Amino acid sequence: MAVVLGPNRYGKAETRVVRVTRDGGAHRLKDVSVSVSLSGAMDEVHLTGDNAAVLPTDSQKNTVFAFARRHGIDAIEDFALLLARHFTASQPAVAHARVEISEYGWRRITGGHSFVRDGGEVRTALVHHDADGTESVVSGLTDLVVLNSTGSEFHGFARDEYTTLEPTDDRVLATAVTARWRHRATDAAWDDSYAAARDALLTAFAETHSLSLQQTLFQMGRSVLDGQDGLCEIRLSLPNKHHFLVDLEPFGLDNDNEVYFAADRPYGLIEGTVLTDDARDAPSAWN
Ligand SMILES: O=c1[nH]c(=O)c2[nH]c(=O)[nH]c2[nH]1
Repeated sequence: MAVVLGPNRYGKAETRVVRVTRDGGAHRLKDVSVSVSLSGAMDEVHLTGDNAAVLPTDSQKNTVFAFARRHGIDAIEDFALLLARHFTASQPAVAHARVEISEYGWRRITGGHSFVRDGGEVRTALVHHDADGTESVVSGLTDLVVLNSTGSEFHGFARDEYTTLEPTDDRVLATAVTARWRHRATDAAWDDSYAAARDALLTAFAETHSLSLQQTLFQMGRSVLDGQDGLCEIRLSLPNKHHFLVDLEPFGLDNDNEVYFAADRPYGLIEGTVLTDDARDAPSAWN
């Protein structure tokens, strides 16, 4: 009985591309995950290790970024067709290309360059009640994903022998907000309070010209507390969802803050508490 090679395919999965189109002050955002899978005359690579027919998955990823710059991304069906046709046309060994794209929707917050991701957040509540009548209420949300396509800088930071990060005066700033806020009383208008806090978080994120995510964190926390006398403390956890500008120079393309690689990990994690100066300590409320 002989052992033979069965069906096979290969490609770069989940290339995360964010394409910003800058029509003056009003930016447009396209956020996609592209998975390419090629198949065809690939027997030799499996059987003998001859890679002559293998277009590296790294090249496939580069093609996705370069096409995003060169052609833009409109309907994902069109972008997928463009890529699939390209790989079969340019690679003699490739008989079939499978391209699958997922698109993440974004909604404008305010101004021209601030967005909140569709279908996002989860509202949370945490209550403690002691038999003696002592109560606390902490409200919050998780996974409120927001992005500013400009209006964010990061420079002037400490450097050591391991520092390679380049300072920037224009970057994408994106985070998935986890926030919890403590109420002074246990009889608030909860839905109105939640809506106001969510709105304050979004507006502060959009309207803060950011010098760091830490600075944005404080502005967001302050804005929630300023808007509601009934709140005395807010705790924020903000992952810095890094968007790296893709170097397209090897392909003869410039990249004037238009095509980004959206990395999922590692990420900076910026956490902090903002409170009113009369807030009494209540560590048990957060347990
Ligand atoms: O807003 C930022 N804060 C940081 O502390 C940091 N560190 C880093 O590498 N990038 C950033 N960005």
